[in-house]
Amino acid sequence: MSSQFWKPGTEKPRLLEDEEGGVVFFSPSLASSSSGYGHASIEKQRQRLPVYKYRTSILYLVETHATTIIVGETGSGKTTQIPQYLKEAGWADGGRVIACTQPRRLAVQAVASRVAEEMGVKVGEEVGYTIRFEDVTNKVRYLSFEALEFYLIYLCIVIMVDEAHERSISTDILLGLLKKIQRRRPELRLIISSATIEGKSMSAFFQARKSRHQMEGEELPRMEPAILSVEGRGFNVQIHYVEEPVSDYVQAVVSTVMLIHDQEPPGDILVFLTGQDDIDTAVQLLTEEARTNRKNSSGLIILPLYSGLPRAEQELVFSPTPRGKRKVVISTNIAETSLTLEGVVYVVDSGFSKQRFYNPVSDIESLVVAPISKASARQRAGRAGRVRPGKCYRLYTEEYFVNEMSAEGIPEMQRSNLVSCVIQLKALGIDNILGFDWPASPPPEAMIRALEVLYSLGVLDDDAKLTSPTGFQVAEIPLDPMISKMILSSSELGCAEEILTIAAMLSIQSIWVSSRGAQKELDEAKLRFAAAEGDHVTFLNVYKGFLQSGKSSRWCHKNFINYQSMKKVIEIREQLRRIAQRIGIVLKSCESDTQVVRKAVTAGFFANACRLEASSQSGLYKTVRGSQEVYIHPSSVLFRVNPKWVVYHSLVSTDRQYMRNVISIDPSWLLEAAPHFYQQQRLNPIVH
Ligand SMILES: Nc1ncnc2c1ncn2[C@@H]1O[C@H](COP(=O)(O)OP(=O)(O)OP(=O)(O)O)[C@@H](O)[C@H]1O
Repeated sequence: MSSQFWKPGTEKPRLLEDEEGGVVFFSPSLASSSSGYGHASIEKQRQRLPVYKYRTSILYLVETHATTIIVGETGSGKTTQIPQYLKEAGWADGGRVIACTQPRRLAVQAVASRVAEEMGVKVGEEVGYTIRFEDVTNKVRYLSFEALEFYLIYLCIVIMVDEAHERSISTDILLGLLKKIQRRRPELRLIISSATIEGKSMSAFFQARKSRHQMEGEELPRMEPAILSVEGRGFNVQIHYVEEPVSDYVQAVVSTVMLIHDQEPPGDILVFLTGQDDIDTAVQLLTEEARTNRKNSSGLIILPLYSGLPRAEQELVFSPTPRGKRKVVISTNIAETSLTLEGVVYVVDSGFSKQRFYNPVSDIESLVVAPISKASARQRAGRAGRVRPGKCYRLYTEEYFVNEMSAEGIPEMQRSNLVSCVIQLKALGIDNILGFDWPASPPPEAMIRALEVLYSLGVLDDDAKLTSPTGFQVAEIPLDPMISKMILSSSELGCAEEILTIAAMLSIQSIWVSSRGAQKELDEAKLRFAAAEGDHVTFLNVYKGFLQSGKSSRWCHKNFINYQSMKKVIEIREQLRRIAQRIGIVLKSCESDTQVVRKAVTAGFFANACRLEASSQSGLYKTVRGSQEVYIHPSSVLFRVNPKWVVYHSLVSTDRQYMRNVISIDPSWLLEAAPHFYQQQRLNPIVH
């Protein structure tokens, strides 16, 4: 494996909408610090955690085994304590680093602050963290996979992969990579930790390998993994189920929160919903309810939490709740693991989350609201009972939980489009992707589809290697390769300023406020910005209006635009602009030439082209490649307009497959953009 284009010192942040994680670094200078544990009470708290009893065993196993798998209940202290034990035992001496990876950004920051507090140091001094786009430590670089490789090979002595049960694509890539690296660096210790992981299957994965030939006199750890089960848990969490299934979980969340507020003693409430749309709706309904209804409801502080919120807004959830008030945090599963929100006593679990599903046969990936697994339900409940006993209200029946809920989710790798994953591996110099050792193999059809798309995008060459410069540039942009390709094309087409705005807008789930009860007003507001060409050009109108208003929240409110989303768009756009400059994109504006903007969008998203069925009055489209039936989503400005040819950004599945963020195109652009992908005869019947 080689880092073909990464040089230490070059930042290469990654940015995706879903919460991809980072690493908590314990810097080499830790070794000299022992003054930290000033607070006796914190020290006592640490000793009360179940994992404390296992301190010696953990240190022994890590010393003697290359890989240690640690399974322990949520709240038992794995994340915050194990890296500290290792540091105290001298693993960070001599310039070495102990790293702990988390699947979610929010948890990385929170855990680093907590550990710094426990050690009596500041974040960035001895405990650091690094996530895409952010480097608070000033000592640690942004952590892309390339950077990770650098750290793995040269600096880290122990890597702890936390929450391994989540099986995100990043975790699976990391596990495969670590296994590979360990073969070359057998002194590197791995800790795989999780609340629910099937220890045996993970052990089998790490067991099945050839160990390196041992040099004479060299002391190496045992290669077969050790498994340790940490017994005991944090505080008790009482579980409540509904008696009958609920029909509207947003409404059920609102009633449950109000019930807790009316009847239960003080304590904050953490609610799990699925995404920005239903969270915004719940916030709105609760705010109204609190305003109009209850005697006692003035004390509620209602806070949304999802990845599209600006950082400052996200951090509000960690601020202490004022006396006499009750905080209600309404979150996606971004708060599901590793997070301790100190005031939270009650958890309300809707039982759903938004999940990606990909069908390699139809080549359709959609975000679907789907039931969570038992493992997730336990993690959610575990957010109560961290610092005192708590209660969890599950908005599904006990019978459903016991008999129908799946034990664990399907690894993301097996239900996703693998385009981004393939490019990450290629950028790491892993050429034989089909032979890569995954903890769970992805479907071969999905892999082939991904290679095909990347080839058509001009990112991979005939030998499936990254092309130069396109492939390397696309890999440098931390977004879906289709968006990256759109950005690259905009450079040639002279519309990069516009396309960067569009790319930032597409990174946000929605820039509109939730419509519940005000659909007509929302539609009217949209009409003020609507562009006949489609949603992408409409985004440009909104962005322009927002800038002209002086980035005003009142302007947003008046126009049904989500102010927080717009602030995030500005943040992301700025980050993308820096990257674009670095990789040599010509930052030009096309002013109002929307044709070039549409061409640039097509250059990235040609694979998502659809045509209107000639005979269809009903708005039925078919995807050009797979002939799948799709419709324009009602939230699109092109809903009911139904242009003949469109490309879409994403699909959502409800009763039908709906295209979100749609733009009208000329079919001849498809051939221009991807001659290999679209053969002329496929388009001919409709090209007039
Ligand atoms: N910010 C914090 N404030 C107060 N207590 C905290 C904080 N962070 C952690 N703790 C305490 O430390 C305990 C252990 O947390 P830790 O994250 O290490 O557990 P874990 O076993 O890794 O759980 P999980 O699987 O949920 O990540 C918590 O239950 C809580 O009591």
